[in-house]
Amino acid sequence: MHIPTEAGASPLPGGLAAPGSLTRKAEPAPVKIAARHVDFYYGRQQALRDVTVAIRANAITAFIGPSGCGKSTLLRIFNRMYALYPDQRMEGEVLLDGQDILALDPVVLRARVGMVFQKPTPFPMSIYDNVALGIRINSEREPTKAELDERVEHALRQAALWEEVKDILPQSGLGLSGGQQQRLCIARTIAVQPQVILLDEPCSALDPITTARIEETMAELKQHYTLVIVTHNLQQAARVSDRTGFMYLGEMVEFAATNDLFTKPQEDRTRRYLTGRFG
Ligand SMILES: Nc1ncnc2c1ncn2[C@@H]1O[C@H](COP(=O)(O)OP(=O)(O)OP(=O)(O)O)[C@@H](O)[C@H]1O
Repeated sequence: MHIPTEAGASPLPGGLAAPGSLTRKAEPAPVKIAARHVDFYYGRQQALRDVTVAIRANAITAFIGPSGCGKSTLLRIFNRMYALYPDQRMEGEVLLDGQDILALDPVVLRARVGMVFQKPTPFPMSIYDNVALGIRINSEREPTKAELDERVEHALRQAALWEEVKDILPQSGLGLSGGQQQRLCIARTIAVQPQVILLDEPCSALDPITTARIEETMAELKQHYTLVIVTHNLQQAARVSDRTGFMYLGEMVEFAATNDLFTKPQEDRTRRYLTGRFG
């Protein structure tokens, strides 16, 4: 197996130095989430095998691989979603800013590590309340109307939706288009001030123009957040991500800078997947 580079010291596969790095050494962004030797089980079925990976801050990390290889399972580990289901079990270690996530209150963890799902899922309430609800729930005291207004606007702006909805905030979130609904869900996630945003196939239900809009939004969001995306769309991973992990049958086969993974994969399985020979 190719050693996942982001888990180690070298920024490129095979321990190669990046061009120019011998003279001008940029500090890599700190590791936001580190998974170490993670195994995962649904009942007795093993879905992840010894996965070690490091997610860098203020970057977009993509996971690709054939259906059933464990991408969504890995994503759901980062905010302990699996703990909501009695039959699901993780072994190994996941650290957020160096702290074991098992030591964190799950509510705190899920506020820090937010999630956007495949299908846009606005609540059946106004656009404003879709964003305000999480703020209210996660605030220690009831925010004032002015505070709420400001945070709702800020979240909608960051999700690149404000201009389209600022005059219709009392209308139902369900009346928005699919792409607007997905950006509303991103705003809802942002509103509780997470550090990491997990996106599980966020564009699979959207048309190409709307997908492009969400991808632009992601590129803007990475200035403020750490993003992790699961996608079936290889072009999307190549377009938006800084680092990509290729998974197969529950293993992290290869993890590298996106450009390197797509242009010079180190593993035969990665090469075959990228050239459409399986999956
Ligand atoms: N709730 C569950 N109960 C039992 N097995 C599950 C469950 N969810 C996923 N699995 C199994 O775990 C493995 C990994 O699934 P996962 O959904 O993580 O893969 P994936 O790469 O995200 O797939 P896809 O691209 O199709 O969404 C698969 O074999 C799947 O059948």
